[in-house]
Amino acid sequence: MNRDFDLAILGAGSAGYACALRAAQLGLSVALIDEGPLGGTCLHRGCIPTKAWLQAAKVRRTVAKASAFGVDAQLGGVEAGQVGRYADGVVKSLHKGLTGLISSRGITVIPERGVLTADDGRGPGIETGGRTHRAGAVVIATGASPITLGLPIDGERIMTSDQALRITSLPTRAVVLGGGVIGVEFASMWVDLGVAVTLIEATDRLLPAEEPGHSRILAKELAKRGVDIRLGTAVTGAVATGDCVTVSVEDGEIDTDLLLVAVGRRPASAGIGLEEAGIAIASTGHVVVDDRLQTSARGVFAAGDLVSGPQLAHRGYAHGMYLAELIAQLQGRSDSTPALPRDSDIARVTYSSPQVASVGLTAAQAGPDAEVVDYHLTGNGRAQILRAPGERETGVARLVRRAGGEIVGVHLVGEDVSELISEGALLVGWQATPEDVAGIVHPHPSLSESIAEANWALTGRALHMHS
Ligand SMILES: Cc1cc2nc3c(=O)[nH]c(=O)nc-3n(C[C@H](O)[C@H](O)[C@H](O)COP(=O)(O)OP(=O)(O)OC[C@H]3O[C@@H](n4cnc5c(N)ncnc54)[C@H](O)[C@@H]3O)c2cc1C
Ligand SMILES: NC(=O)c1ccc[n+]([C@@H]2O[C@H](COP(=O)([O-])OP(=O)(O)OC[C@H]3O[C@@H](n4cnc5c(N)ncnc54)[C@H](O)[C@@H]3O)[C@@H](O)[C@H]2O)c1
Repeated sequence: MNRDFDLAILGAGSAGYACALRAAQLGLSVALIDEGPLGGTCLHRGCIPTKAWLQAAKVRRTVAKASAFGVDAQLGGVEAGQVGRYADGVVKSLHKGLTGLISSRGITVIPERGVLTADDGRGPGIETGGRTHRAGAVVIATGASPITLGLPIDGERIMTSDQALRITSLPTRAVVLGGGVIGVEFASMWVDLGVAVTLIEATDRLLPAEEPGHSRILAKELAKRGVDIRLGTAVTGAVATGDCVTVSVEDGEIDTDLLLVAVGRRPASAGIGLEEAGIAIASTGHVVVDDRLQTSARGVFAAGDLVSGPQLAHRGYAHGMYLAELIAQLQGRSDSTPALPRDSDIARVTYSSPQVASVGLTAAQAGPDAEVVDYHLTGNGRAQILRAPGERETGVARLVRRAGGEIVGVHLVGEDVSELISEGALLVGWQATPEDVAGIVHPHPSLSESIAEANWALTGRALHMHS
């Protein structure tokens, strides 16, 4: 068959570039097509810059409470331009590393906008600038973009996270619309940088997908630092006039300097030739795929945020690597059959202060017979050391197991708990029982002991816990 590449990938974000790297490792010739910089949303407009801004916020929060630790420090202002330069520096360094890696694996990068072209008998293809690149298989990984609810985004006063990461001076007041992951991370970051934040969420709690008790702890801690949280409130409109934005909610108006719209992200499936190629798309914009991520067109696969499920970079990596291995197998380059990780085994983290991290089923999802244990980190030495004298909340580690069976959920809230959730992913992914792992010794003093303590409690051997 006359084709240009074994594999052509549209979109070089987490899913697309991971697919390219793994496919090249397996000996496939690969074209990686992106109109933007390699790395996509996560590297340039998502995970990495937000976490750098959150680190700057943590530095300021730490300095603000330095005297409680006996350290004399003066809290000054925040130079947003400098925070932005620090974040850009991290992005630039990772981008350079990624570009080098892609090049060293012999991947052909095509820096253009592309659209899918149907299989004409020579395999499916991607067209860029009037040229069609035919391939044995095509992976579509064009990601997602912010939902705006028809609000007049001007990038100056009314903005999405894309522009909010590029501001060079902090507003005095900000309204954050949406109490999901992006809204909570920005509210936490901005309040710690000295902004007066109002956080508006339509449902009755922040992070509606997480354990309700953990949402409450998060809301209490944000409120203590000054975030004005309005739950059960929907925004109906917003108008920017001069220096002010007027945000309309059901029962009145809020005047602010900046409105961040963070109400979800819609898959970028329109205008890239999918309908023309007969590929089924759900009303949500997600590309319909089977259990091997194949679309309704033979040889065309989809990955990452385009596919219904949690919109996470590490899920994109997992999709990309899986597809590279599957396509290598289908093309006779590999004997092993890859396994696609289940969405329920993928850990999620909200990097606010406190952090919320979880994997698997909540107690409610696990059903009435599930056994649930909450270990309060007040009994954990490391958590006590991290909190300043006078602060009360240390966090909670919740484990959920099927009655007498395996662990199906791990849910954490507290300072720095993101670093613990990979152990949760191991427990849930390997379907471990608390008895299987009760003998694993955790270092002291570490936050990780909270997971060991919760495991011991489930096996009737609670140590630092009142039972
Ligand atoms: C503010 C923010 C913070 C986030 N933080 C985290 C986090 O901490 N952890 C986490 O796991 N996830 C986080 N995410 C989510 C994460 O960024 C996404 O899940 C991830 O980037 C999805 O990867 P993807 O490959 O599916 O799509 P993307 O990374 O969006 O990549 C899609 C690529 O396709 C390209 N493209 C689209 N259409 C075309 C076309 N027609 N032609 C050529 N190229 C095209 C785009 O230029 C882009 O580079 C965050 C997202 C945001 C917005
Ligand atoms: N740390 C991370 O892993 C991370 C960080 C940022 C983003 N992300 C990914 O990006 C995706 C998008 O994030 P997001 O926060 O925009 O979406 P989200 O779906 O997590 O949250 C959106 C929130 O907005 C609320 N909402 C919707 N319409 C509203 C209205 N009119 N008024 C008030 N509230 C309204 C919803 O109830 C929901 O709680 C997430 O699904 C997440 O997977 C991940």
